[in-house]
Amino acid sequence: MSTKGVPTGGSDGGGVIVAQQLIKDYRRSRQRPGLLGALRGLVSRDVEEHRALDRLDLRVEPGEFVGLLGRNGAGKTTTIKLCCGLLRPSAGEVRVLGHQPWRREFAFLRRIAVVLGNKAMLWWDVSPMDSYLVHRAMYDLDHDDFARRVAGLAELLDVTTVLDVPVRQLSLGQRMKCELLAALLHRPEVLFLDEPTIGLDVVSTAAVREFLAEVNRRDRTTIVLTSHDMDDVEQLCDRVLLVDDGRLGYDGTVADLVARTSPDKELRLTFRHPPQLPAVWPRGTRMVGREGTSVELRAERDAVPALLGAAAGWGELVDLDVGDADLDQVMRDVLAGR
Ligand SMILES: Nc1ncnc2c1ncn2[C@@H]1O[C@H](COP(=O)(O)OP(=O)(O)OP(=O)(O)O)[C@@H](O)[C@H]1O
Repeated sequence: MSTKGVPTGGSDGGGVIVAQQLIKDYRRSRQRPGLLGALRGLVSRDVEEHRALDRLDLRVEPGEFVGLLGRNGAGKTTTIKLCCGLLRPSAGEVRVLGHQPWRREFAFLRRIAVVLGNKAMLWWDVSPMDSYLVHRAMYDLDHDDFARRVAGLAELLDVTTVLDVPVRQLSLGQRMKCELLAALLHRPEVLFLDEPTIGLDVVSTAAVREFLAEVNRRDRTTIVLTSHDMDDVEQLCDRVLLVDDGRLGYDGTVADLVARTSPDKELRLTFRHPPQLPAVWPRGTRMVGREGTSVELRAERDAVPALLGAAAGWGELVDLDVGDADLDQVMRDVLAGR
């Protein structure tokens, strides 16, 4: 069943993206260390297979905003590249809007868009508008509709005044906004984003987030994003998929993920002298690190007041830092089933 304005998922039972037992192996060359190794490498290289995705299953429904999370090297970018056809699976199956992405059929490509942090769509030496005109020709967009679309998106993204400035003269934030505009010109049904807010200042980050939420809400565009920024994920995503060593480690709502992890606080206590730590930790507390006269603890939210009371007896406290667990810690906890 399809709701008005909501893209249909093709022949995969309504799923826009359906991956089953997806495997991606890369061939990686290894070079021995030193000059001799470098010289040998000119003639022959040791090649090894590296499994980046290991029987990954995932499913995304029409109009969802999904966050793909995971540690560095977990396989997030590989997943995105497989979904938009930049890579071909080694085994298993992925279908997007009913297409096999790696075939790169035009009928498929005009229904999706991808913004990869390290791969620009805009040409460096010309203005964004010049690149958009090439997109217009490539996708055979109606002239009036194109002009309205550029104007509307530029206003939403607050880049109207820079559309005629060479890309190389734009700030990082302006460039990312102009990249997003380019990606959305042909009204893709699915948008893949790899770290869309990386390196942006708080103002640009907020603007990009607001824009993406609006595109998802207004056009019902299905969006899959990777991010290391928990705020991106919390503010935008209905659901998160955690990739761990090429497998799906967690699939659930952000609220559920937060509920499972937010009870914990991270504390860093620094003493003037090496502290006399207790043999038995106060209830709900555990040590996660120790360095010099500092000790790092994780404690359940309710246990923090009693912990701070107890810490006064371990030595002379000179500094205290209390915060929420960072995303890596959250992921480790979820994957460890804590
Ligand atoms: N072109 C390639 N050739 C060989 N190995 C690769 C290639 N691209 C990625 N890999 C390896 O595959 C694994 C997954 O990489 P991928 O880029 O998908 O991870 P990621 O989750 O996106 O990481 P990050 O958060 O650092 O961007 C890593 O171990 C990486 O070294």
